[in-house]
Amino acid sequence: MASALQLQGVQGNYLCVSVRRGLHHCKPQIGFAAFGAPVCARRVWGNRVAFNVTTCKASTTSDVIEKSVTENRVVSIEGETSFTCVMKFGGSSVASAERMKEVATLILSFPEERPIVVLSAMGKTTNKLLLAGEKAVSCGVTNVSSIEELCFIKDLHLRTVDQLGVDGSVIAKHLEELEQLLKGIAMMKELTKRTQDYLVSFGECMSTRIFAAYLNKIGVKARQYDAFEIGFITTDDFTNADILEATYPAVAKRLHGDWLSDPAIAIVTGFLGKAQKSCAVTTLGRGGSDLTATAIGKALGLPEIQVWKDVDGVLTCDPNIYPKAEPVPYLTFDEAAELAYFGAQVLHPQSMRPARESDIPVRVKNSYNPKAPGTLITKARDMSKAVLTSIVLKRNVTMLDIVSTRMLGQYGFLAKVFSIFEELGISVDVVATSEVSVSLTLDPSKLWSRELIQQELDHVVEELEKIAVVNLLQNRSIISLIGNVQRSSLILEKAFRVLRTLGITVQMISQGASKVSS
Ligand SMILES: Nc1ncnc2c1ncn2[C@@H]1O[C@H](COP(=O)(O)OP(=O)(O)O)[C@@H](O)[C@H]1O
Ligand SMILES: N[C@@H](CC(=O)OP(=O)(O)O)C(=O)O
Repeated sequence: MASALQLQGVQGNYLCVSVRRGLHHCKPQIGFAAFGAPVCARRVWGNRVAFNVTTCKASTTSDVIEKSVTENRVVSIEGETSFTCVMKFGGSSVASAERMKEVATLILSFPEERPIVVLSAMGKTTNKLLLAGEKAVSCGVTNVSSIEELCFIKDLHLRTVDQLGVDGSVIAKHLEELEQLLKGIAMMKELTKRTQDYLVSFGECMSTRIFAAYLNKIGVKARQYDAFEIGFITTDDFTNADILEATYPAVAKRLHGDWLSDPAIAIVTGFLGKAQKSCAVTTLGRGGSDLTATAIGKALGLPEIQVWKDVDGVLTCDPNIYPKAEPVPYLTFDEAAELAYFGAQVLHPQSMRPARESDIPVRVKNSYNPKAPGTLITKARDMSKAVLTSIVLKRNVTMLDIVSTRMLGQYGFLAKVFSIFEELGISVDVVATSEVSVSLTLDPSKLWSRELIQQELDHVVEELEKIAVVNLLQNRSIISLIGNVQRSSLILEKAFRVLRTLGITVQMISQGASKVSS
């Protein structure tokens, strides 16, 4: 089958092309002679290659494009794009004026990059906004102005604006509206999920405005964007919305179009979207700015997605549990997704999806220690030396033992069990089955944000008891071992020896179909 080159765009002196064979992307095996070699390839990632067009014999990039077209190898020309990567900075990276200055310096220390910057809310602003909302429900309208968390948020943002020397008007309207909103909540004595999403959106809307204003102040042209205004279309699942496919072309068109007409570093709010049906502001679940970053990477087909945190990359385990945890230099998308899904706070559970779909490497770096190599997440890695990569602990897990005496030789039992969960809209985490029973765990936070309340649990048990004997076990923990499945016996042998020494009884064990975790 003939292979085809897809021009990704000209980035400065670099020409980016992707290679396809039929419908499938493949590794570039480009004879650079076609472009008037010698050409020094600069980066090869996935199915794409970028090379320095200044070293081509072709005198201009348009010559290169024309030559490619006449040789009938370019399937489509996507046009020029000048963004070279996404850089996401989490709340811990932009917690104060000082931190924002350091992040600006960090961005500028990569002069060859023209980044799209995704920011989270400053420090713990999201938590404080949620608390302020809860307090507003019962504190009475007249007491809203003195809610401790509101005062903290105002103080932090006004102080930051002041210390960075930017105009306070960039956030004045938002602070005023935030207080109005809390008064509205106090009046209604109700905080719906929809209002909650609107409430927390103030965090990202303010951090990005302050940071963009600061970059402009120091002479770096920057443009602020609210994700819900530039095409981040989501489901209407407030507090835990999913990004819809329509997002990718819309976001690419807007960011790319703006760059072409007036180049500026883009500063985008993480975590936020716009509900497809209601058009209200949504959030992507706690930690959702990681997902914003990978979605932008996919939308623009960028060579790299950088996620800057306050740790030296993805670590072997949670450093809050074991302070000697060490950075993991390489991970696959599957490993990172498992790790995040099973509770490692470091990455949003869904954030690997867009990166994996478009095969864009994700680099997890430390904004407090930029020299540390961090973690590189790619489609595949050398597993020959890998044994156990990472351990994740998830607490407060609810477990159900469902026993049917009629299961032996029966068909349809598991289907019935799972249809009950489907009807109730409850996600199941880990499953283990035997001839006569099925054990499963339920995510306490239904993918990160939604609380599985007691009433819902009682309802599940009630429904299941119609077909089986059910035993509900609460406050359990899941230990996930992310490792090389070829060595699973060795990993499990060691793990069980430790568990026995500590007198811990294992109630359930399961090896995921993705074959990277047990
Ligand atoms: N396996 C792990 N690797 C790295 N960090 C972890 C891990 N498990 C838990 N963490 C915690 O995740 C934090 C980083 O995630 P997060 O707070 O979401 O960062 P940010 O706000 O910068 O996006 C770290 O400070 C660390 O305490
Ligand atoms: N501010 C949001 C979104 C986010 O991604 O934050 P962080 O990057 O700090 O985890 C939250 O706290 O959930």
